Amino acid sequence: MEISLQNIGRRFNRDWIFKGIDYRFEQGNSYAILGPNGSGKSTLVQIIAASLSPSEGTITHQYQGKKVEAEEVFRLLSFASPYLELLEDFTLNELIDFHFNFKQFISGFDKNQVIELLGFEKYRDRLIKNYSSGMKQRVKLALAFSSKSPLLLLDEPTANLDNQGVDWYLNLIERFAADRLTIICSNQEHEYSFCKQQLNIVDYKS
Ligand SMILES: Nc1ncnc2c1ncn2[C@@H]1O[C@H](COP(=O)(O)OP(=O)(O)OP(=O)(O)O)[C@@H](O)[C@H]1O
Repeated sequence: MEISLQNIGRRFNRDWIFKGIDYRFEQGNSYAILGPNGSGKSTLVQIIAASLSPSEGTITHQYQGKKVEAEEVFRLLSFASPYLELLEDFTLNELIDFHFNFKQFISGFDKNQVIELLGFEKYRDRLIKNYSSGMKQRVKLALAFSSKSPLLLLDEPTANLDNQGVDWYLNLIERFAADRLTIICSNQEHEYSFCKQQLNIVDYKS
């Protein structure tokens, strides 16, 4: 998957959040979108996911050499964010079944392997609402990484994770991100230090 941004800007009412972003994201690479709180990282990720339009400029998505229309982009992406709510009245078992009604497993994976990846065999019948915040974040990451999608968008991937959880996340990156286009929104170095390409929103303030 390739994504091109040409002179992208976004404002809310009269306030420009960023302006003039020219950038190209390419499959097989990991990118970090950096900037302090409130700088516009999540806004840019929503534009990349085609769930929000830019106020100016053009964004183009391509997959296997073909243009992808904005309304089709969601089929090609996996997204994990601390702000994304899980369906809390489901057990883990039910949640995985539900999620994979809409997504395909990565090759060689099934429900049991997702649970094994999480190390949550003991908790598979526990309601998600009774999981801790760190456990919920692990579930979000496991669902995103084990779904077949060329585009992986991770907003603050280690939010609520302890040191062991951070190591677990870095292992997921090594195992499951290599062939994809991975974009990480962050202001914590340990979650993006492996990204060779870094886009700092602060460079695009008007
Ligand atoms: N729908 C909206 N209407 C008005 N302003 C908005 C809207 N969405 C975001 N903003 C503003 O845009 C700015 C950028 O917000 P955004 O959430 O993209 O920042 P961020 O870099 O992801 O922040 P954080 O690191 O705190 O998550 C903020 O000032 C925010 O208040």
